[in-house]
Amino acid sequence: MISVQEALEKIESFKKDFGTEEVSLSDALHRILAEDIQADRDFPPYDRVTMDGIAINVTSFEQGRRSFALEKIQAAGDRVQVLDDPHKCIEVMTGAVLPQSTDGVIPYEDILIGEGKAFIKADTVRKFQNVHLRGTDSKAGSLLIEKGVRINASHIGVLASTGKNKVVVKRTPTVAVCSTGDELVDVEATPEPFQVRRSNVHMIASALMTEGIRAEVFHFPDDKFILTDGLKAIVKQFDVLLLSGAVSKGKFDFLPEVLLSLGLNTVFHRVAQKPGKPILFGSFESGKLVFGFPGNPVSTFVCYHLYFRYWLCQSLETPVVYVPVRLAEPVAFKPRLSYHLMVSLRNIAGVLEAVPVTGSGSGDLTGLVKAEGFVTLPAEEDVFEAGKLLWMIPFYS
Ligand SMILES: Nc1nc2c(c(=O)[nH]1)N[C@H]1C(S)=C(S)[C@@H](COP(=O)(O)OP(=O)(O)OC[C@H]3O[C@@H](n4cnc5c(N)ncnc54)[C@H](O)[C@@H]3O)O[C@H]1N2
Ligand code: MOO
Repeated sequence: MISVQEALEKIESFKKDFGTEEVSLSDALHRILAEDIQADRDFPPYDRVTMDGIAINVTSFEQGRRSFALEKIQAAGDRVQVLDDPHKCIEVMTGAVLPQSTDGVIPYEDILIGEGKAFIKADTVRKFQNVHLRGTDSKAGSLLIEKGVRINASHIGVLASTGKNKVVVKRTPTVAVCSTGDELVDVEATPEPFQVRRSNVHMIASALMTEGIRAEVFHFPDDKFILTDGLKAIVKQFDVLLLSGAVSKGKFDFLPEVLLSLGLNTVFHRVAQKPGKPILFGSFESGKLVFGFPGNPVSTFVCYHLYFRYWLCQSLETPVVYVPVRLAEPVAFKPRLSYHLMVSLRNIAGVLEAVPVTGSGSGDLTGLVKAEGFVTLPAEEDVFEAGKLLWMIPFYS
């Protein structure tokens, strides 16, 4: 049986570049940006008024004038207007262009308006106060977002403001998520007392959506022939198969045998870890990959994050997120296995502490929602002291 580290190294050797593609802005969230984004114009693109009020020629104020006749209004979205007389003022709205021949904005709170005039109550007015000067954030042509980042909502904002309704991103693999097992029924179904609803595939398909991957979901009964035919078709269609269940030693755990008959080269089957020991990983000659996650929900979820996500991040050349944490309380684990311990986080004076979430094992799906991620306790040690520094793999990200 190989170690977690050895399994990760083997998986890494199967990383693959899937190229790039252009997607619409609305589909770009969570994808890896594959082009540098430059400012198409200055940011802001004009001297932008930042307070509702009046714009004046500040020199008039400095020369002692406090009362300014209201000449006109400059609304946001209007073409730039010109102040014709420095003894007058223009009412301006936030987001408007600063009118020509004005160089300062006084908010309504600091003026009194009556009889067509604005009287300034403020003692001082600085040049260009309440004005966001053109190009102060970024100059046209400057680099705003470097390629390689995972696109988040703020990136979407910048992409939108630079007119990118199409974005070049790294292509992601096509993924099929399959469950197996006669005890599993649809989410909508009312299970018999000896059945459970399929949850793993929905959990994994949702996790994939945070990678910008829309997977297709399949289910197979514990029937060797149906499984063989079904998987044969799926392997042709998808780059990666994520399978949940049927990889351990049960009489109906047909997956290893069926995959072998379809020509899978099994890279490893079983890793010295808990949960997730029966995991299977292999490749077809075509380069298509199979991750066979053990069916217990916590095993499937941990193995997805630890192994599939690692492979995906390597393939997309994006870093895997690990969160440094300190173990909140001592933990003992004797078996010579790496132990993936579910944890929740608490912040103690700026230090993130990982509090063990003790459920009833890898079948405890309801306990999983209390965990924010997991830490891997190395196989070589039995006792882990409180305060030990560990790296948590988060379930968000
Ligand atoms: N003799 C041995 N028995 C078992 C071993 C072993 O080494 N020797 N390993 C145990 C471990 S560890 C695990 S984990 C499980 C994994 O078994 P399988 O991958 O074959 O998974 P199944 O038997 O099909 O299912 C296990 C469990 O999970 C439930 N399940 C499966 N798929 C789903 C799904 N899509 N949604 C919800 N729940 C699912 C299933 O009903 C079972 O209760 O084997 C141990 N046994
Ligand atoms: O993978 Mo298993 O979860 O150790 O029961």
